[in-house]
Amino acid sequence: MKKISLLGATGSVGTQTLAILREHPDQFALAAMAFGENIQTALPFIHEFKPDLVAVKNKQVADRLKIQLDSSTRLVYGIEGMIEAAVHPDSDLLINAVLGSIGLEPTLAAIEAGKTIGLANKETLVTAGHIVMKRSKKLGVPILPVDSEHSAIFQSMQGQDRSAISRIIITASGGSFRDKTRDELAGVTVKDALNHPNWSMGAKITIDSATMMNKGLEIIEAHWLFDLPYEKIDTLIHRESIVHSLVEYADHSVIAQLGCPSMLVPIQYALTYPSRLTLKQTKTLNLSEIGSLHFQKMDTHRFPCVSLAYHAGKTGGSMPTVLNAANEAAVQAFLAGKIAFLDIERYVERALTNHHVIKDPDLKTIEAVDKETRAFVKEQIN
Ligand SMILES: NC(=O)C1=CN([C@@H]2O[C@H](COP(=O)(O)OP(=O)(O)OC[C@H]3O[C@@H](n4cnc5c(N)ncnc54)[C@H](OP(=O)(O)O)[C@@H]3O)[C@@H](O)[C@H]2O)C=CC1
Ligand SMILES: CC(=O)[C@@H](O)[C@H](O)COP(=O)(O)O
Ligand SMILES: [Mn+2]
Repeated sequence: MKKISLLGATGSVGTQTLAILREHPDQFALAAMAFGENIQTALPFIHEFKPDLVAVKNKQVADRLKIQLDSSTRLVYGIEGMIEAAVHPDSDLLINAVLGSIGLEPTLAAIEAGKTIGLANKETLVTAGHIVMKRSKKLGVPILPVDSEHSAIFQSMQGQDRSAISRIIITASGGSFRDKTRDELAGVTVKDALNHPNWSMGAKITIDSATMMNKGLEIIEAHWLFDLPYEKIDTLIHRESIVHSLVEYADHSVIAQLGCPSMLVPIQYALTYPSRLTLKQTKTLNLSEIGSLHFQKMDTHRFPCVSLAYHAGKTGGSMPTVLNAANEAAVQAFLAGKIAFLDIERYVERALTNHHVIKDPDLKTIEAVDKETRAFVKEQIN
């Protein structure tokens, strides 16, 4: 029986994690969960999985939830509460599926507490990959990818000679607007942007897919997770999202992981690694029914966010923190109807240009840069 701490329990990855726990009650139990403010979604989960500890965003949410819970559930709040959930003494594994760079501190706390981490929260690695990976390596704490492409790469590396990897190829669906020209992007709506062709995900990552910033974040995430230079990280547009990513070796052998698009598979692999369990909730891949798969070179003119991410990643230091924070702030503004779709990349670029890079930033510096960047973007928008 593995005991799990789950951050972001009410979100897309969080609820799918709970669906896996529900399918295998003999294998998993929920020790602690954290969410933001969606009490309506969380309450049935609390009753069903009976975690010892529940963490919420702030005191107001905690007060509202408290009157609906019995005294057997401990209730905490704020970032300290989320950290308490991440390091719960009973838990063997943390699934970090919270949204945004707020996931960084709980990740670091879990590493210090020696908890294996299944990481969906890619912003953590983008914003402070050097700190996270240094501590996890030093303490021997595994960080298992949950992001579908990184899970595919991880699965394609099992039993292989990692020193013989010549490159990894991260696939990209192209997102909601993949068939639109740049001119056609000028007037797109939030509703259109949220209509991803292959994946049903939270709002922020769906917008990231449409701008292709998701691939940019994933390039930086892969750099840290697999300790590969940016020159060995490629992207490829693959509209069906069946080939989840590929690894090419020195002998030109290419190993990939395939499957119908479902986050249940990478989530479960992180939960069971290195074993595998049955998964009734996913479809069998039937390639003869699909017939053909399509691949297309990444177009960085059409999708400039990929170039912005390579630039930030290769520059290093505090630059990826700026990329992430500016993107989080700009996407939030787009979702709130305050800026246009193409403004997202403009504000990110402006924030990168405005920033004087700080080498090897510590946690405090990263938190300060994150805050300043969000303020910069907000000020520019206003
Ligand atoms: N969705 C997907 O298929 C994939 C997602 N990812 C990554 O996984 C992470 C989660 O994505 P996704 O599930 O789509 O996101 P969602 O928006 O669906 O869920 C986000 C979760 O984080 C919680 N949350 C947000 N802010 C806070 C806060 N301040 N304090 C506590 N909890 C908070 C939300 O709580 P509430 O809603 O209750 O306020 C919710 O539970 C992201 O980093 C994303 O990039 C990676 C690969 C695929
Ligand atoms: C499911 C998952 O891992 C997402 O990150 C997904 O990859 C988004 O799709 P695209 O970014 O390829 O559109
Ligand atoms: Mn992904």
